[in-house]
Amino acid sequence: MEPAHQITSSSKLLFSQVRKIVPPMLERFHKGQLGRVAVIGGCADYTGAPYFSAIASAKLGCDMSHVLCERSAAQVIKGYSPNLMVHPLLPSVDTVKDPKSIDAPALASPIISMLSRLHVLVIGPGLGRDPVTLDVVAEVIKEARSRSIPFVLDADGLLIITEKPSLIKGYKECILTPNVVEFSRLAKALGVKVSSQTGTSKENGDDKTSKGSNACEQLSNALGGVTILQKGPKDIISNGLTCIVNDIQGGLKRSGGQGDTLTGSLGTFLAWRAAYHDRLWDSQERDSRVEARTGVEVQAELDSGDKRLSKSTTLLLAAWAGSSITRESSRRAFEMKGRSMQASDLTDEVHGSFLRLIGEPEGSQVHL
Ligand SMILES: NC(=O)C1=CN([C@@H]2O[C@H](COP(=O)(O)OP(=O)(O)OC[C@H]3O[C@@H](n4cnc5c(N)ncnc54)[C@H](O)[C@@H]3O)[C@@H](O)[C@H]2O)[C@@H](O)CC1
Ligand SMILES: Nc1ncnc2c1ncn2[C@@H]1O[C@H](COP(=O)(O)OP(=O)(O)OP(=O)(O)O)[C@@H](O)[C@H]1O
Ligand SMILES: [Mg+2]
Repeated sequence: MEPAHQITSSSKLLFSQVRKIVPPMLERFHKGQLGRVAVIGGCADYTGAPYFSAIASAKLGCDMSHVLCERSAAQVIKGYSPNLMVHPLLPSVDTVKDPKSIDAPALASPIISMLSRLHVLVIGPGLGRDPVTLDVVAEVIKEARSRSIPFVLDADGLLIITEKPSLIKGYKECILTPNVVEFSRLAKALGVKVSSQTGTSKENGDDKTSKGSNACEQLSNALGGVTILQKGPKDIISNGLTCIVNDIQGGLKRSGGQGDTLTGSLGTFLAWRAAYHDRLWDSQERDSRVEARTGVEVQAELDSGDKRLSKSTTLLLAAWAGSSITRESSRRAFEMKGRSMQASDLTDEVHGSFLRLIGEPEGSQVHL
């Protein structure tokens, strides 16, 4: 099979394009306009993952970061940070009368009633595998899709897709962020032959990356062009038609929770992307007459500079930006903490990474 188009722009050019979708900081904006993101996850076993995700979205610059979690996790997550809004809305086997016969749409309704106030969902960090919880979250995914709300799917959220791929097949407003193991599970479920980035030890790095890109492209196509960000030594991003490989240096510590900084960052970039397409501010770009769809058209938009960007281009840029912020945060945290580095150390580096890689957009009234 002919390999898909690969974006050839330099990192510098990609960051300058990302800066276009970052809203400037202006006195006229009110609370919420720079992002309302909700992380759906958190259960008795895992309270760190949704916290790391939501706090990354807040530290990157989102105005309002929510966590929608299972009852037993809520007080714990609230205790980590007063900045997050934590809602104990996810039911589980322990909190419903008859777990074998549930009305999933009715149980999902308290979450669904919040959707009109949210820009983006991050579904999966620390969600766990409770069957009642997962059925209810599947309802939320259906509803979010029907309203064209962008979402990120990670961790246990990916398990829902492994079992019911039709929930997202062909939906262009979502990003899946599998690690190596989650990628293999998804590929198996969709009948895609896996050739993960880890490959055989004899293969050189370029061969592994090329096989990884190919597998990512195939998985994306099997899901009808959904954007996949496959995490690993290099992050591979594909929408089936074009691919970007991110090899920005990360840290050497593989502590748990770094994927959560990624999903929260993606949440904020997707919220900013929505603000860009809603023309929240005047970007002073020329309107583009056609939406870029193919890899070559996306590449042309990235290279052109002064035209408004299409949704397929900005989705790839948001994925690239989230991946870059996470890898740079990990590099900086590792430089300071070495092998004692923890997920919380990445949290502290998110803003510095943003300033170093992307920087404040033109017109921002920021005087720091
Ligand atoms: N502090 C927390 O609360 C954390 C909670 N987490 C949550 O924990 C739950 C389970 O997540 P897991 O990632 O453990 O998923 P799984 O339970 O599916 O386990 C994946 C396994 O694969 C292994 N693995 C990961 N990357 C690998 C690689 N590149 N090569 C070979 N093996 C690899 C891991 O060591 C792990 O044992 C999720 O809900 C997740 O969000 C994690 O995000 C970590 C942090
Ligand atoms: N071998 C590697 N070299 C450099 N960076 C890596 C490597 N593996 C993963 N990363 C980076 O670490 C981040 C998290 O990826 P990872 O594979 O650890 O996800 P995860 O297992 O889902 O994490 P979590 O523990 O949060 O669930 C990603 O941004 C990825 O780019
Ligand atoms: Mg993970």
